[in-house]
Amino acid sequence: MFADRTPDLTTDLAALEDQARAALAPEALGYVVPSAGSGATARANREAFDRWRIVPRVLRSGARRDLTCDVLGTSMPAPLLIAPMGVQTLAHPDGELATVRAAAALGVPYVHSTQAAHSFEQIAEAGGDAPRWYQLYWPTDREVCLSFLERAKATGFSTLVLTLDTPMLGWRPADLNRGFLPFLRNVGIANYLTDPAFLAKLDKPVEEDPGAAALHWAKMFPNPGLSWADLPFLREHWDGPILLKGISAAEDARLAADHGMDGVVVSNHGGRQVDGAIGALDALPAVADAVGDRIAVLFDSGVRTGADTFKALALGARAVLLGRPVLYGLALAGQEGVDHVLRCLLAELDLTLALSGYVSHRGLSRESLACAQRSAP
Ligand SMILES: Cc1cc2nc3c(=O)[nH]c(=O)nc-3n(C[C@H](O)[C@H](O)[C@H](O)COP(=O)(O)O)c2cc1C
Ligand SMILES: CCCCC(=O)C(=O)O
Repeated sequence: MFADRTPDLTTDLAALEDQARAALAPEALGYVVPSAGSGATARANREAFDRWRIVPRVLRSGARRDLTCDVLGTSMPAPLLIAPMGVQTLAHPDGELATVRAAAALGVPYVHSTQAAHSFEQIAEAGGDAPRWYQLYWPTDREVCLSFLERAKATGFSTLVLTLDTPMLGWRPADLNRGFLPFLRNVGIANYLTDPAFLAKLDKPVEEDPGAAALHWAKMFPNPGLSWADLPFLREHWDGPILLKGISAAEDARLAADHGMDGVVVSNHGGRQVDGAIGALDALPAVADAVGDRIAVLFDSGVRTGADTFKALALGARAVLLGRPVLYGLALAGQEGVDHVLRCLLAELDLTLALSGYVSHRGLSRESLACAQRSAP
């Protein structure tokens, strides 16, 4: 499955998915690539990018460009982060370790998923001093939640991303048909299996009864009871910036700002949760209008190219999170593959800015784009 080879990776990141399909085992393929239900949301994500077109400008002295930026106190070489994605060992045995190493080498912030196949401590060791954020899936057990926050702080994660579009898993036919859920095999619950508060609740050591550990995780992962009233608890126990991820409605973004959050990530989880949801890029302008001057607005879902990144930034995102393409690079060539994906995206973004007449993403606005009409069916 993970042949020892250095494949010729395409520089067309949108086409990388096709290359990666061949490198992924069937179960991994069924988990990573597909979306919820009929796939309507994932299609809407891509259609929204196709509808917006860049309007290039000329003769604007663009010889020197600067993509660097600061988002909520984190410096980055470009407005780009790696989206939190769990269970990365499904793509490659090195999993998140390869991803964080590639990210660290370039200074691109890595966002560590609660559902990672490697623990906070392993990621901190592999990632060194490079910027790292932590994505929280808030478990129903508050002791375990607090323990996660403490470990994230102790291991150098600066910023918290609370994901809210996954109070339980969406209807994902590719997984349901295969009956495959990695977590029930204790894959993707490394943060739990190394957590003292979690381990203390098990009747037997994990080695003696791994199934019981997985079931215990399964009891505390779905947390549909969370509400806005719970946010002060998080604010009280996390000193750094907090962003809410999985926001599509402008009103939710306003509520996030009203509740003292530092930012939102406009995202529909890459179409993996609600089938038939609004395309993420279609949701972005209203959110940016509602709160863009109060809190940081970040974006993910459907970003595949430098031009896509340009469009999201022009529509009000302060930075963009890259999702599946990272896993495709990882599946094809481990750390080298992730490095390839990040470098391609950064280079293509720089080139798109240059060719469109911008020296920095800071000059982008809605004027940089035009909305193309849908062609008649
Ligand atoms: C395999 C996989 C695992 C994911 N795991 C998480 C996760 O643990 N936490 C989270 O907040 N989002 C998770 N996501 C969603 C991503 O953070 C991001 O929102 C999404 O991948 C963006 O869409 P894109 O892949 O189409 O670019 C996951 C996505 C994939 C593909
Ligand atoms: C239990 C959460 C699973 C990780 C995730 O967010 C995803 O598969 O989309």
